[in-house]
Amino acid sequence: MTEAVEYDVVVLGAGPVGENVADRTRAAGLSTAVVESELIGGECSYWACVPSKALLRPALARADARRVPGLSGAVQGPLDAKAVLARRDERVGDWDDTGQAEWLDSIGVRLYRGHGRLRGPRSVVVDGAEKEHHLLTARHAVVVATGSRAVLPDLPGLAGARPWTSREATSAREVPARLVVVGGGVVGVEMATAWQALGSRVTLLVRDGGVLPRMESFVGEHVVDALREAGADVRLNTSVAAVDRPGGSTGPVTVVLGDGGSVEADEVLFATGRAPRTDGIGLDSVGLADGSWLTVDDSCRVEGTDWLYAVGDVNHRALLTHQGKYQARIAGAAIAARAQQVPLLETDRWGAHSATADLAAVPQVVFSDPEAAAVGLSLAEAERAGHRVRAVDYDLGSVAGAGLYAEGYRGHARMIVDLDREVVLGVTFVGPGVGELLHSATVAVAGEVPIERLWHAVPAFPTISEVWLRLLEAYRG
Ligand SMILES: Cc1cc2nc3c(=O)[nH]c(=O)nc-3n(C[C@H](O)[C@H](O)[C@H](O)COP(=O)(O)OP(=O)(O)OC[C@H]3O[C@@H](n4cnc5c(N)ncnc54)[C@H](O)[C@@H]3O)c2cc1C
Ligand SMILES: NC(=O)c1ccc[n+]([C@@H]2O[C@H](COP(=O)([O-])OP(=O)(O)OC[C@H]3O[C@@H](n4cnc5c(N)ncnc54)[C@H](O)[C@@H]3O)[C@@H](O)[C@H]2O)c1
Repeated sequence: MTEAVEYDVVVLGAGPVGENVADRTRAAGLSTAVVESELIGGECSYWACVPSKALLRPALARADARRVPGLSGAVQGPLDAKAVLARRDERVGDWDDTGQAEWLDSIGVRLYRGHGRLRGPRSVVVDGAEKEHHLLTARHAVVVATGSRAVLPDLPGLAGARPWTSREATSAREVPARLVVVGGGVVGVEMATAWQALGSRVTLLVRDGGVLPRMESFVGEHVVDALREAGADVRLNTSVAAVDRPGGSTGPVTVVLGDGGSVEADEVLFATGRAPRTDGIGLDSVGLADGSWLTVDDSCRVEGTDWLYAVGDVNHRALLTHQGKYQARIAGAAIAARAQQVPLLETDRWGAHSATADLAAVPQVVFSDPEAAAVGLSLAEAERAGHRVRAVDYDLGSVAGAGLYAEGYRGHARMIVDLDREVVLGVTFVGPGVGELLHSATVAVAGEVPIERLWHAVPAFPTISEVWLRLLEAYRG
């Protein structure tokens, strides 16, 4: 063990969130060390957001082009899977994080490569690759930003069947001829979309009655219809009982269904949720449960401590890169303010030290075909929270801009209005190209823009954004 080195702030995990915390605390003049056991940039850069979107972009661009007469004839052929995978590799920097390490260096953050774990309050041990160990102490804060990993269900035969998780699904070097995807959440839907477009025959097995259960139910209906039209075999209300790959790590795999049937494939992806990467990081040395999600206040400080923060996936507030990076900006500001002994932090709603948007305005785009995009509360969430609301619905296909965007455009929009305050609590869109529409809704929801002022926000003709006008007209009668 080397002699203890003291920093103002020690960050565990250099995913997008840990990087952003370090950036903020350095910008505030605090000495900062970051510990990373794999690649700087984390899951998002190498096995999640970036590679998945690189796989999906050609699928969505082709689907869009196929809906435009005069162009569709030119894009009827298959995708060039080799070229798509090569672009994916390029987008993830061939899983090399040299550039990211240089960036940390350029902002004056000290990087320790190795596994980090707490050893009592404000103390972190780094177990490095060459069996070296470093002891780091933090004057002001330790930030846990160790992210999450895929969860596999406890099913007979699964452990020996070399299943794919999101890591293999985003980094595979060949297109399996047949792919079974288990799970109708975001990963399941996006990966079913991508691999079906790349040439796999996809079977999507969904335990519940629909996909994307956290969004308004009309979203999943559009997405299932389109997946089926694209050739995927989508089976709802279908559970998996066992998995069998007789060849061990090679050869076909059989997925045994709850009703006794089975599906044979070349690979099986389990997209069945996430667990926090908080096991083996010494939480027990500070009185917390090993392997647990970490409960935090709105400044992202772990409840019951004055020095430990948990930011990003580990706090389970919103498992999204942009939301974790937002939390990083809030937590970084709170750490700096507390270090400077600012007497009163701005922890009130929408204050500089309160991640209020986590509760009221989380945006998400699902890059399925059609895209799904939502921010804020769904109708059910708003009603559960006790708001007096009205849902305003509009057929996106009736908007002039949508008709120009794609022949036979199919989509839907819903706006949830708080009837007492006359502000928008949530918006959901499903349809081709709606992902880029979402930020307008996020501004309206986070800004709590009164409906009467939104009336003056004129959407350009002929864009799909004119759906805003239609929703407002429908609301105002
Ligand atoms: C397939 C897929 C697609 C996704 N697509 C999107 C998307 O399009 N948009 C979006 O917003 N979100 C997306 N997400 C979610 C997004 O990936 C996560 O929300 C995001 O990566 C969380 O960032 P993080 O920094 O908290 O954790 P991570 O990105 O998981 O980073 C944590 C880092 O900590 C390191 N670490 C862990 N334990 C230790 C330790 N003990 N010592 C040192 N280092 C450690 C890890 O190696 C890792 O580098 C997707 C997720 C998946 C699985
Ligand atoms: N575009 C994006 O923003 C994007 C893309 C991918 C992932 N993500 C984030 O990553 C996180 C993880 O996504 P995910 O899809 O892995 O998890 P998820 O929790 O969103 O979905 C998992 C699904 O698997 C089902 N499931 C769980 N156990 C099962 C079992 N034994 N058999 C069958 N089904 C089972 C669940 O009912 C659920 O619908 C999400 O929170 C999501 O926000 C975001």
